[in-house]
Amino acid sequence: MHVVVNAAASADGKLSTRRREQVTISGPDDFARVDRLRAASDAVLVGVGTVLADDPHLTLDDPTREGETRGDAGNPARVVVDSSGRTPLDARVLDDAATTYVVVAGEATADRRAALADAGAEVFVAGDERVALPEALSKLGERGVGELMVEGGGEIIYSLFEAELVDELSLYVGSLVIGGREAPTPADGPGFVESFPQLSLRDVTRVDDGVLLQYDVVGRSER
Ligand SMILES: NC(=O)C1=CN([C@@H]2O[C@H](COP(=O)(O)OP(=O)(O)OC[C@H]3O[C@@H](n4cnc5c(N)ncnc54)[C@H](O)[C@@H]3O)[C@@H](O)[C@H]2O)C=CC1
Ligand SMILES: Nc1nc(O)c(N)c(N[C@@H]2O[C@H](COP(=O)(O)O)[C@@H](O)[C@H]2O)n1
Repeated sequence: MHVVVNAAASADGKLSTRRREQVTISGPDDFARVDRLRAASDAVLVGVGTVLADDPHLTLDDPTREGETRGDAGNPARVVVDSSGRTPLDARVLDDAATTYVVVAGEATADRRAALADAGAEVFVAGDERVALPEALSKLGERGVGELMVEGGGEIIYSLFEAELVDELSLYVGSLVIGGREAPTPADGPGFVESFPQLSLRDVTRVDDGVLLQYDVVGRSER
């Protein structure tokens, strides 16, 4: 599986506000690029924190792009990493616009799993107390996901780097300051202290009034 992380940060490195409310950081050209990246992906993955904060839909904005790169019809699948099954039953990702996988851990109750399935999700388990990401991605691979796009947030991106599962990072840096020591950043979690994932800068492009930084993760391409 090939894993691309995409995020938009302010010039001071924040994904959203300290209230965890969504901020429009990208401009129209960057949103169009994100849409093309979604169209080229078999699935788009977020953590449940992003679902709770943003209630995203994760479908293609431009329906003419549906499957244009994947060679099939429709939107990419949607994936929510959600250990205890906290995804609201009326979340937009659970509508019928695309297949939605909710990956839970063993701690999710049978009632909650059944409720999510009734609401439209395909629920599967990876891990015991918290979703085990290597197992989750392996199970997505069994379901035909070869190209995976990750759209945040900071906790899930950190965990994917920690598990050495990221191949590429696309970071759009917008021209605004959000601030706030509690505001999410592109890699939150406990943080690295001794050994740091190393990136190789492949491209720098001016997009809208910001900069798109495209990195390869060092060491991943040889695996
Ligand atoms: N500017 C941007 O590009 C984006 C911004 N955001 C912002 O990010 C914030 C949400 O980010 P986060 O709170 O960090 O939530 P998140 O979306 O990273 O989800 C984290 C949650 O996933 C669950 N989880 C299960 N297994 C996990 C594992 N192995 N590792 C990590 N998490 C696991 C946990 O409940 C955890 O709290 C919101 O404020 C949203 O607006 C989100 C996506 C993109
Ligand atoms: N690329 C990008 N730029 C921004 O400025 C953003 N705020 C985000 N946020 C992400 O987009 C998701 C919304 O998806 P839908 O439009 O509802 O399909 C949101 O949840 C973040 O993942 N991204």
